Amino acid sequence: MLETTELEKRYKGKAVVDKVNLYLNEGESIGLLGPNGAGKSTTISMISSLLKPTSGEVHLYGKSMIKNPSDLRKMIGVVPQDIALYEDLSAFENLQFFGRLYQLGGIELKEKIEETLQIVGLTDRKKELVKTFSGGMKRRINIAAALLHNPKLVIMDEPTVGIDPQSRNHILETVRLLNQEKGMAVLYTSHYMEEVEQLCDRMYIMDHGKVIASGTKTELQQILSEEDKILIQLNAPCKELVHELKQLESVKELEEEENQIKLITQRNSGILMQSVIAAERLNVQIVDIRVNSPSLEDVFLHLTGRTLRD
Ligand SMILES: Nc1ncnc2c1ncn2[C@@H]1O[C@H](COP(=O)(O)OP(=O)(O)OP(=O)(O)O)[C@@H](O)[C@H]1O
Repeated sequence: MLETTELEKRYKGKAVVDKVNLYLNEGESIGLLGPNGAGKSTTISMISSLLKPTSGEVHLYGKSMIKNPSDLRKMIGVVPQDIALYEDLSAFENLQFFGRLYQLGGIELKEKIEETLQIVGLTDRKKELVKTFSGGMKRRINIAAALLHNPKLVIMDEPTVGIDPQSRNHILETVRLLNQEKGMAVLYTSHYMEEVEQLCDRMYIMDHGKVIASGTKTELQQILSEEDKILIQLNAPCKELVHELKQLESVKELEEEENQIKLITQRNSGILMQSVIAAERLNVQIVDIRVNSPSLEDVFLHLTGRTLRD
């Protein structure tokens, strides 16, 4: 239903979104994952026709979003990062205001407001002024506002940033409900790997304006399928052991933190045995040793050399 082709935004000649190609099928949920400044908000602003691309195209149901913005925008519900609500109006009144922007009115609007309040779990607070709400509750009202006109696709820009855990859970549950039970397509941006992993069928990993990898969780993990992630817990820090392990050809990455050594090694490299022998010789005790499959966080680290929260 949605496709971007070589989508690009440049500021002063510098590409902040660099030839991004992505697609979203009907009823699917995709995640745009990347650290701050990766270009996620700029990408979705162009997709939702709030920002004009420098070049490239966005198609929704085969029609150019750039050439037909007002027609196509009606099919999209956008939940921006910034909360834009009237503090001195109640939750219900705020939704009435947003509904009217979509030319909704009368009983139809009233029913839609009740339905969306129910979805975001704020029915019992509808008469209260928004200024009395927590940041998370305000964001939930923003989500309700984006749903009033029955969009086919909802786009959310980091909806869980800086909010209380209860609202966060509520938002994640709302996204799951909209996508899995109501069949709405979802484009979700986040720098929390676990959220995208939980909610999205596929993901696009962005860094410095470019999509550097995409696919399902399993497909992305296969990037590291030739590797093991090993965690060695010692009874005391041991610089010599760290030094020895770093020298081994099969060790691709090594991080140490107090008594712990984390390694990324070639699969079945024999490192476990080598570590045990070296530890014994250096008179340090291994109290625990674990081999894990790489996580998506590891995939990101591998691709960019940084963690998502760097
Ligand atoms: N109007 C602008 N003029 C110049 N540079 C901009 C403008 N808007 C965004 N940028 C730059 O574009 C880059 C991408 O920003 P964007 O907000 O899209 O990133 P993001 O991945 O959404 O990050 P965040 O999570 O911080 O919102 C950043 O380096 C930002 O400083």
